[in-house]
Amino acid sequence: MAWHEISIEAQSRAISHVVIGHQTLGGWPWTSWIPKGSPVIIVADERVQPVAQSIQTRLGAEDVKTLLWTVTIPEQDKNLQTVNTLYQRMGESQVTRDTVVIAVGGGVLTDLVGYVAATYLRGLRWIAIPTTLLAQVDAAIGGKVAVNTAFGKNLVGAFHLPSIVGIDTAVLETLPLREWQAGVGEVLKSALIAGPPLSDALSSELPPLGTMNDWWAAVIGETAALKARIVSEDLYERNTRMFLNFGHTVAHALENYFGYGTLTHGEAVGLGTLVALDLSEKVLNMPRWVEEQARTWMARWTLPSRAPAFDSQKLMGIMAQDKKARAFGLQWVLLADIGKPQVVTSVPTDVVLDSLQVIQP
Ligand SMILES: O=C(O)C(=O)C[C@@H](O)[C@H](O)[C@H](O)COP(=O)(O)O
Repeated sequence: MAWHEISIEAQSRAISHVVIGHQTLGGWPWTSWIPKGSPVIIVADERVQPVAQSIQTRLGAEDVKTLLWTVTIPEQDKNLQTVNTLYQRMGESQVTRDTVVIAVGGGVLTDLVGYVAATYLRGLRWIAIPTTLLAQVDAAIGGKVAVNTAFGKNLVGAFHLPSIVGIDTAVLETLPLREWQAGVGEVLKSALIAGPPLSDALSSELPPLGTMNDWWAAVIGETAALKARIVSEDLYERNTRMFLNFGHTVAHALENYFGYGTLTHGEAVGLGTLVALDLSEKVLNMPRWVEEQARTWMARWTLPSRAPAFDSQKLMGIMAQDKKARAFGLQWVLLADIGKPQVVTSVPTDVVLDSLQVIQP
Protein backbone atom coordinates (compact mmCIF):
# COMPACT_ATOMS: atom_id res chain seq x y z
CA MET A 1 0.00 0.00 0.00
CA ALA A 2 1.78 3.21 -1.14
CA TRP A 3 1.83 6.19 1.24
CA HIS A 4 3.12 9.76 1.04
CA GLU A 5 3.96 12.51 3.53
CA ILE A 6 2.69 16.07 3.88
CA SER A 7 4.84 18.10 6.25
CA ILE A 8 3.81 21.09 8.35
CA GLU A 9 6.79 23.32 9.06
CA ALA A 10 5.37 25.96 11.37
CA GLN A 11 7.63 29.02 11.46
CA SER A 12 6.69 30.54 14.80
CA ARG A 13 9.03 33.47 15.39
CA ALA A 14 7.59 34.05 18.85
CA ILE A 15 8.74 37.42 20.18
CA SER A 16 8.69 38.56 23.80
CA HIS A 17 9.70 42.11 24.73
CA VAL A 18 11.20 42.58 28.18
CA VAL A 19 10.80 46.22 29.25
CA ILE A 20 12.72 47.33 32.37
CA GLY A 21 12.55 50.67 34.20
CA HIS A 22 12.06 52.37 37.56
CA GLN A 23 8.76 54.17 38.24
CA THR A 24 7.90 53.69 34.58
CA LEU A 25 4.68 51.68 34.87
CA GLY A 26 2.51 54.75 34.24
CA GLY A 27 4.40 55.79 31.15
CA TRP A 28 4.44 52.53 29.23
CA PRO A 29 2.81 52.52 25.74
CA TRP A 30 -0.04 50.22 26.81
CA THR A 31 -2.19 50.78 23.77
CA SER A 32 0.66 49.79 21.48
CA TRP A 33 0.96 46.53 23.43
CA ILE A 34 -2.71 45.66 23.10
CA PRO A 35 -4.21 45.12 19.63
CA LYS A 36 -6.95 47.69 18.91
CA GLY A 37 -10.36 46.52 20.02
CA SER A 38 -9.01 43.62 22.12
CA PRO A 39 -10.67 43.24 25.51
CA VAL A 40 -8.37 42.89 28.51
CA ILE A 41 -8.55 40.78 31.66
CA ILE A 42 -6.15 41.77 34.43
CA VAL A 43 -5.54 38.93 36.92
CA ALA A 44 -3.70 40.40 39.89
CA ASP A 45 -2.45 39.25 43.26
CA GLU A 46 -4.63 41.06 45.77
CA ARG A 47 -1.46 42.32 47.55
CA VAL A 48 -0.59 44.43 44.50
CA GLN A 49 -4.14 45.52 43.68
CA PRO A 50 -3.09 49.22 43.55
CA VAL A 51 -0.64 48.38 40.74
CA ALA A 52 -3.37 46.55 38.83
CA GLN A 53 -5.86 49.36 39.41
CA SER A 54 -3.40 51.90 38.02
CA ILE A 55 -3.11 49.77 34.87
CA GLN A 56 -6.89 49.44 34.62
CA THR A 57 -7.28 53.23 34.99
CA ARG A 58 -4.67 53.82 32.30
CA LEU A 59 -6.40 51.40 29.92
CA GLY A 60 -9.83 52.81 30.72
CA ALA A 61 -8.60 56.26 29.75
CA GLU A 62 -7.72 54.77 26.35
CA ASP A 63 -11.21 53.20 26.00
CA VAL A 64 -9.87 49.65 26.43
CA LYS A 65 -12.58 47.33 27.85
CA THR A 66 -10.93 45.86 30.97
CA LEU A 67 -11.96 43.40 33.69
CA LEU A 68 -9.90 43.26 36.90
CA TRP A 69 -9.86 40.01 38.89
CA THR A 70 -7.88 40.00 42.15
CA VAL A 71 -6.79 36.59 43.46
CA THR A 72 -4.71 35.04 46.23
CA ILE A 73 -2.68 32.06 45.01
CA PRO A 74 -0.10 30.67 47.45
CA GLU A 75 2.37 28.04 46.13
CA GLN A 76 0.24 25.28 47.62
CA ASP A 77 -2.68 26.41 45.40
CA LYS A 78 -0.61 26.59 42.19
CA ASN A 79 -2.54 23.63 40.75
CA LEU A 80 -5.18 22.55 38.23
CA GLN A 81 -8.00 23.20 40.67
CA THR A 82 -7.10 26.88 40.73
CA VAL A 83 -6.64 26.86 36.95
CA ASN A 84 -10.15 25.48 36.65
CA THR A 85 -11.65 28.31 38.72
CA LEU A 86 -10.15 30.77 36.25
CA TYR A 87 -11.41 28.73 33.29
CA GLN A 88 -14.87 28.90 34.91
CA ARG A 89 -14.72 32.70 35.30
CA MET A 90 -13.54 33.09 31.71
CA GLY A 91 -16.42 30.96 30.48
CA GLU A 92 -18.91 32.97 32.54
CA SER A 93 -17.38 36.16 31.10
CA GLN A 94 -17.64 34.77 27.55
CA VAL A 95 -13.96 35.49 26.93
CA THR A 96 -13.03 35.55 23.23
CA ARG A 97 -9.74 34.57 21.61
CA ASP A 98 -8.77 38.23 20.93
CA THR A 99 -8.68 38.88 24.70
CA VAL A 100 -5.33 39.94 26.22
CA VAL A 101 -4.59 38.62 29.71
CA ILE A 102 -2.39 40.78 31.96
CA ALA A 103 -0.85 38.89 34.93
CA VAL A 104 0.22 41.17 37.80
CA GLY A 105 2.02 39.44 40.65
CA GLY A 106 4.84 37.14 41.67
CA GLY A 107 6.16 33.95 40.12
CA VAL A 108 3.32 31.73 41.33
CA LEU A 109 0.75 34.04 39.75
CA THR A 110 2.60 34.55 36.46
CA ASP A 111 3.21 30.76 36.20
CA LEU A 112 -0.46 29.92 36.78
CA VAL A 113 -2.08 32.77 34.86
CA GLY A 114 0.42 32.24 32.04
CA TYR A 115 -0.67 28.59 31.91
CA VAL A 116 -4.33 29.67 31.73
CA ALA A 117 -3.39 32.05 28.88
CA ALA A 118 -1.53 29.22 27.14
CA THR A 119 -4.47 26.82 27.25
CA TYR A 120 -7.79 28.70 27.31
CA LEU A 121 -9.24 28.78 23.76
CA ARG A 122 -5.93 27.07 22.81
CA GLY A 123 -3.97 30.20 23.69
CA LEU A 124 -4.50 33.89 24.49
CA ARG A 125 -2.01 36.74 24.14
CA TRP A 126 -0.68 37.70 27.55
CA ILE A 127 1.44 40.32 29.30
CA ALA A 128 3.38 39.68 32.52
CA ILE A 129 3.86 42.45 35.09
CA PRO A 130 6.14 40.82 37.72
CA THR A 131 5.95 42.40 41.17
CA THR A 132 8.45 40.29 43.12
CA LEU A 133 12.22 39.93 42.79
CA LEU A 134 11.86 36.24 41.82
CA ALA A 135 9.40 37.08 39.05
CA GLN A 136 11.40 40.06 37.78
CA VAL A 137 14.73 38.20 37.51
CA ASP A 138 13.36 34.84 36.42
CA ALA A 139 9.82 33.50 36.60
CA ALA A 140 8.04 36.03 34.38
CA ILE A 141 10.66 35.86 31.64
CA GLY A 142 10.96 33.12 29.03
CA GLY A 143 7.45 31.71 28.75
CA LYS A 144 7.74 28.64 31.05
CA VAL A 145 4.23 28.51 32.52
CA ALA A 146 3.06 25.65 34.74
CA VAL A 147 1.27 24.32 37.79
CA ASN A 148 2.30 21.73 40.34
CA THR A 149 0.92 18.22 40.82
CA ALA A 150 1.25 15.75 43.67
CA PHE A 151 4.06 14.10 41.68
CA GLY A 152 6.19 17.20 41.23
CA LYS A 153 6.70 20.90 40.78
CA ASN A 154 5.61 22.45 37.45
CA LEU A 155 4.78 19.02 36.01
CA VAL A 156 1.83 20.38 33.98
CA GLY A 157 2.72 23.36 31.81
CA ALA A 158 3.64 24.84 28.46
CA PHE A 159 6.02 27.20 26.73
CA HIS A 160 3.92 30.33 26.09
CA LEU A 161 5.89 33.58 25.78
CA PRO A 162 4.27 36.73 27.15
CA SER A 163 4.22 39.37 24.40
CA ILE A 164 5.47 41.87 26.97
CA VAL A 165 7.23 41.48 30.33
CA GLY A 166 6.91 44.84 32.09
CA ILE A 167 9.48 45.14 34.89
CA ASP A 168 9.15 48.27 37.05
CA THR A 169 11.71 47.86 39.82
CA ALA A 170 9.91 50.54 41.86
CA VAL A 171 7.23 47.99 42.82
CA LEU A 172 9.90 46.15 44.86
CA GLU A 173 10.13 49.07 47.29
CA THR A 174 7.26 47.56 49.30
CA LEU A 175 8.28 43.91 48.83
CA PRO A 176 8.34 41.95 52.13
CA LEU A 177 11.78 40.75 53.25
CA ARG A 178 10.99 37.02 52.79
CA GLU A 179 9.97 37.73 49.19
CA TRP A 180 13.36 39.42 48.63
CA GLN A 181 15.00 36.34 50.09
CA ALA A 182 12.83 34.10 47.90
CA GLY A 183 14.22 35.84 44.83
CA VAL A 184 17.93 35.95 45.63
CA GLY A 185 18.24 32.18 45.20
CA GLU A 186 17.68 32.76 41.48
CA VAL A 187 20.07 35.72 41.42
CA LEU A 188 22.83 33.55 42.95
CA LYS A 189 22.06 30.74 40.49
CA SER A 190 22.35 33.19 37.59
CA ALA A 191 25.68 34.52 38.89
CA LEU A 192 27.06 30.98 39.17
CA ILE A 193 26.05 29.85 35.69
CA ALA A 194 26.94 33.17 34.04
CA GLY A 195 30.10 34.23 35.84
CA PRO A 196 31.27 37.82 35.24
CA PRO A 197 30.01 40.55 35.08
CA LEU A 198 27.10 39.34 37.25
CA SER A 199 29.26 37.30 39.63
CA ASP A 200 31.70 40.22 39.89
CA ALA A 201 28.83 42.55 40.82
CA LEU A 202 27.88 40.21 43.65
CA SER A 203 31.48 39.84 44.80
CA SER A 204 32.15 43.57 44.87
CA GLU A 205 29.35 44.34 47.33
CA LEU A 206 26.22 42.70 48.63
CA PRO A 207 23.66 45.25 49.85
CA PRO A 208 21.19 44.13 52.50
CA LEU A 209 17.92 42.66 51.30
CA GLY A 210 14.80 44.78 51.32
CA THR A 211 15.98 48.16 50.06
CA MET A 212 15.64 48.97 46.37
CA ASN A 213 18.60 50.92 44.99
CA ASP A 214 20.74 51.39 41.88
CA TRP A 215 22.77 48.27 42.63
CA TRP A 216 19.64 46.12 42.68
CA ALA A 217 18.29 47.82 39.55
CA ALA A 218 21.53 46.96 37.73
CA VAL A 219 21.59 43.33 39.00
CA ILE A 220 17.92 42.81 38.08
CA GLY A 221 18.62 44.18 34.62
CA GLU A 222 21.69 41.98 34.13
CA THR A 223 19.93 38.84 35.41
CA ALA A 224 16.87 39.46 33.22
CA ALA A 225 19.10 40.08 30.20
CA LEU A 226 21.00 36.83 30.84
CA LYS A 227 17.77 34.88 30.90
CA ALA A 228 16.48 36.60 27.76
CA ARG A 229 19.71 35.68 25.92
CA ILE A 230 19.54 32.01 26.95
CA VAL A 231 15.83 31.70 26.11
CA SER A 232 16.40 33.31 22.70
CA GLU A 233 18.96 30.59 21.92
CA ASP A 234 16.92 27.62 23.17
CA LEU A 235 13.25 28.46 23.86
CA TYR A 236 12.13 24.82 24.29
CA GLU A 237 14.98 23.80 26.64
CA ARG A 238 16.53 21.23 24.34
CA ASN A 239 20.06 21.99 25.63
CA THR A 240 21.52 25.30 26.89
CA ARG A 241 18.29 26.50 28.46
CA MET A 242 18.75 23.63 30.95
CA PHE A 243 21.56 25.74 32.45
CA LEU A 244 18.84 27.96 33.98
CA ASN A 245 17.72 24.88 35.89
CA PHE A 246 20.96 24.72 37.89
CA GLY A 247 20.07 23.68 41.46
CA HIS A 248 16.46 22.93 40.51
CA THR A 249 16.66 19.13 40.34
CA VAL A 250 16.98 19.04 44.13
CA ALA A 251 15.10 22.31 44.74
CA HIS A 252 11.84 21.16 43.18
CA ALA A 253 12.05 17.80 44.93
CA LEU A 254 12.51 19.55 48.29
CA GLU A 255 9.50 21.80 47.65
CA ASN A 256 7.38 18.74 46.90
CA TYR A 257 8.83 16.67 49.77
CA PHE A 258 8.10 19.25 52.49
CA GLY A 259 4.81 20.37 50.95
CA TYR A 260 4.59 23.21 48.44
CA GLY A 261 5.03 26.56 50.16
CA THR A 262 6.94 25.24 53.19
CA LEU A 263 10.25 26.30 51.64
CA THR A 264 10.17 29.34 49.35
CA HIS A 265 11.42 28.58 45.85
CA GLY A 266 14.50 30.69 46.52
CA GLU A 267 15.32 28.83 49.73
CA ALA A 268 14.95 25.51 47.89
CA VAL A 269 17.10 26.74 44.99
CA GLY A 270 19.82 27.77 47.45
CA LEU A 271 19.81 24.28 48.97
CA GLY A 272 19.71 22.65 45.54
CA THR A 273 22.62 24.84 44.47
CA LEU A 274 24.77 23.57 47.36
CA VAL A 275 24.12 19.97 46.32
CA ALA A 276 24.86 20.77 42.66
CA LEU A 277 28.09 22.53 43.65
CA ASP A 278 29.20 19.52 45.71
CA LEU A 279 28.46 17.23 42.76
CA SER A 280 30.35 19.67 40.47
CA GLU A 281 33.47 19.32 42.62
CA LYS A 282 33.20 15.51 42.56
CA VAL A 283 32.22 14.98 38.94
CA LEU A 284 33.76 17.97 37.09
CA ASN A 285 36.56 19.00 39.50
CA MET A 286 35.01 22.42 39.93
CA PRO A 287 37.40 24.58 42.02
CA ARG A 288 36.29 24.63 45.68
CA TRP A 289 36.46 28.45 45.86
CA VAL A 290 33.26 28.57 43.76
CA GLU A 291 31.32 26.72 46.46
CA GLU A 292 32.91 28.89 49.15
CA GLN A 293 31.90 32.02 47.23
CA ALA A 294 28.32 30.75 46.90
CA ARG A 295 28.17 30.01 50.62
CA THR A 296 29.40 33.54 51.37
CA TRP A 297 26.64 35.01 49.21
CA MET A 298 24.01 32.76 50.79
CA ALA A 299 25.10 33.62 54.33
CA ARG A 300 25.07 37.36 53.53
CA TRP A 301 21.53 37.09 52.25
CA THR A 302 20.44 34.65 54.98
CA LEU A 303 19.53 31.80 52.63
CA PRO A 304 19.48 28.53 54.63
CA SER A 305 22.38 26.13 53.96
CA ARG A 306 20.64 23.24 55.71
CA ALA A 307 17.21 21.72 55.01
CA PRO A 308 14.92 20.23 57.62
CA ALA A 309 15.71 16.51 58.01
CA PHE A 310 14.63 14.42 55.01
CA ASP A 311 14.79 10.84 53.77
CA SER A 312 17.36 10.94 50.93
CA GLN A 313 16.03 7.82 49.23
CA LYS A 314 12.50 9.29 49.19
CA LEU A 315 13.85 12.55 47.81
CA MET A 316 15.65 10.64 45.05
CA GLY A 317 12.31 9.08 44.13
CA ILE A 318 10.77 12.54 43.70
CA MET A 319 13.82 13.76 41.75
CA ALA A 320 13.25 10.92 39.25
CA GLN A 321 10.18 12.88 38.03
CA ASP A 322 12.31 15.93 37.21
CA LYS A 323 11.49 17.27 33.73
CA LYS A 324 15.17 17.06 32.73
CA ALA A 325 15.07 13.28 33.41
CA ARG A 326 14.99 10.95 30.41
CA ALA A 327 14.41 7.22 30.01
CA PHE A 328 18.14 6.71 30.61
CA GLY A 329 17.98 8.60 33.93
CA LEU A 330 18.55 12.01 35.47
CA GLN A 331 20.34 14.85 33.67
CA TRP A 332 22.23 17.17 36.01
CA VAL A 333 23.28 20.76 35.39
CA LEU A 334 26.70 21.09 37.02
CA LEU A 335 29.60 23.56 36.84
CA ALA A 336 33.15 22.92 35.61
CA ASP A 337 33.89 26.40 36.98
CA ILE A 338 31.93 29.59 37.64
CA GLY A 339 30.28 30.56 34.39
CA LYS A 340 30.91 27.11 32.88
CA PRO A 341 27.70 25.02 33.21
CA GLN A 342 27.43 21.56 31.70
CA VAL A 343 24.64 19.00 31.39
CA VAL A 344 25.90 15.73 32.88
CA THR A 345 24.14 12.36 32.71
CA SER A 346 24.76 9.09 34.59
CA VAL A 347 25.92 10.52 37.92
CA PRO A 348 26.05 7.40 40.17
CA THR A 349 23.26 7.22 42.76
CA ASP A 350 25.69 6.76 45.64
CA VAL A 351 27.50 9.96 44.63
CA VAL A 352 24.20 11.86 44.60
CA LEU A 353 23.18 10.41 47.96
CA ASP A 354 26.53 11.47 49.40
CA SER A 355 26.10 15.03 48.08
CA LEU A 356 22.59 15.27 49.50
CA GLN A 357 24.21 14.97 52.93
CA VAL A 358 25.65 18.50 52.57
CA ILE A 359 22.19 20.00 53.18
CA GLN A 360 21.01 17.59 55.87
CA PRO A 361 20.64 19.31 59.27
O1 LIG B 1 13.27 29.31 32.58
C1 LIG B 1 13.91 28.24 32.75
O2 LIG B 1 14.22 27.45 31.83
C2 LIG B 1 14.31 27.85 34.10
O3 LIG B 1 14.69 26.72 34.36
C3 LIG B 1 14.25 28.93 35.14
C4 LIG B 1 13.99 28.39 36.52
O4 LIG B 1 14.73 29.21 37.42
C5 LIG B 1 12.52 28.52 36.91
O5 LIG B 1 12.34 28.23 38.28
C6 LIG B 1 11.64 27.59 36.08
O6 LIG B 1 10.31 27.92 36.27
C7 LIG B 1 11.82 26.14 36.45
O7 LIG B 1 11.57 25.43 35.29
P1 LIG B 1 11.12 23.89 35.34
O8 LIG B 1 11.16 23.50 33.88
O9 LIG B 1 12.14 23.17 36.18
O10 LIG B 1 9.78 23.85 35.95
